[in-house]
Amino acid sequence: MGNHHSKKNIMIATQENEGNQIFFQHTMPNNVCFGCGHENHEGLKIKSHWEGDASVCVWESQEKYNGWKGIMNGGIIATIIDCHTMATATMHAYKVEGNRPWNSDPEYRYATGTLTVKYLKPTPNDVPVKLVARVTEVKGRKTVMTCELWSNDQKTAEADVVAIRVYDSSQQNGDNPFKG
Ligand SMILES: CCCCCCCC(=O)SCCNC(=O)CCNC(=O)[C@H](O)C(C)(C)COP(=O)(O)OP(=O)(O)OC[C@H]1O[C@@H](n2cnc3c(N)ncnc32)[C@H](O)[C@@H]1OP(=O)(O)O
Repeated sequence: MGNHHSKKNIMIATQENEGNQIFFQHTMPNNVCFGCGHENHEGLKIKSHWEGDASVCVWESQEKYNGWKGIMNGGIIATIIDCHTMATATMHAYKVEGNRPWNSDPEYRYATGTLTVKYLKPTPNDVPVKLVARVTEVKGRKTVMTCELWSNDQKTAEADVVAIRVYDSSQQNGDNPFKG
């Protein structure tokens, strides 16, 4: 990803930044993920950023993501939590290494190991939701996080998440299914 092509994409992505806000996903070229890939035009296109030690994502749903009428679908909730926390684990890894840029070497990639969601209240599907994630532990290849989902001023879900570093360009030998 640190090639000429991806640097061009990063420049394009930077132009998408709103005001001075730098969103994690806008620094991730070639990301085709359903939840967070800005190159997946059928996807949810979440955007995450740091607010101090917490990472925050504000996301506006659509009617097609209903569960019961007017209530956000639980799988969609899990998806946005999944993607927001994987992006958080990724950016946290670069942050603790001197806040080095995402496109510097080595490149790290993370995948969801465990995602446990507790649905506390129905989440209205017609107002924006806010996700707030925090890294609670980094141990070896594991990043452990909590994530809250807020609708208006009500917490409607909370999750415990474990991300695993599944790719490290400095350690890479042979094929890696997460490098595609
Ligand atoms: C920017 C982000 C963009 C994209 C975000 C997309 C997010 C996704 O949807 S990723 C797709 C969904 N997830 C997957 O496909 C993952 C499938 N699972 C796997 O590939 C493997 O089970 C994998 C890589 C997670 C772990 O396997 P492996 O590398 O062999 O782990 P292993 O060496 O046994 O364990 C390493 C550590 O992780 C822990 N661990 C392993 N698996 C898990 C797990 N599933 N949950 C929690 N912890 C785990 C182990 O306990 C160990 O911890 P410790 O060092 O403390 O003993």
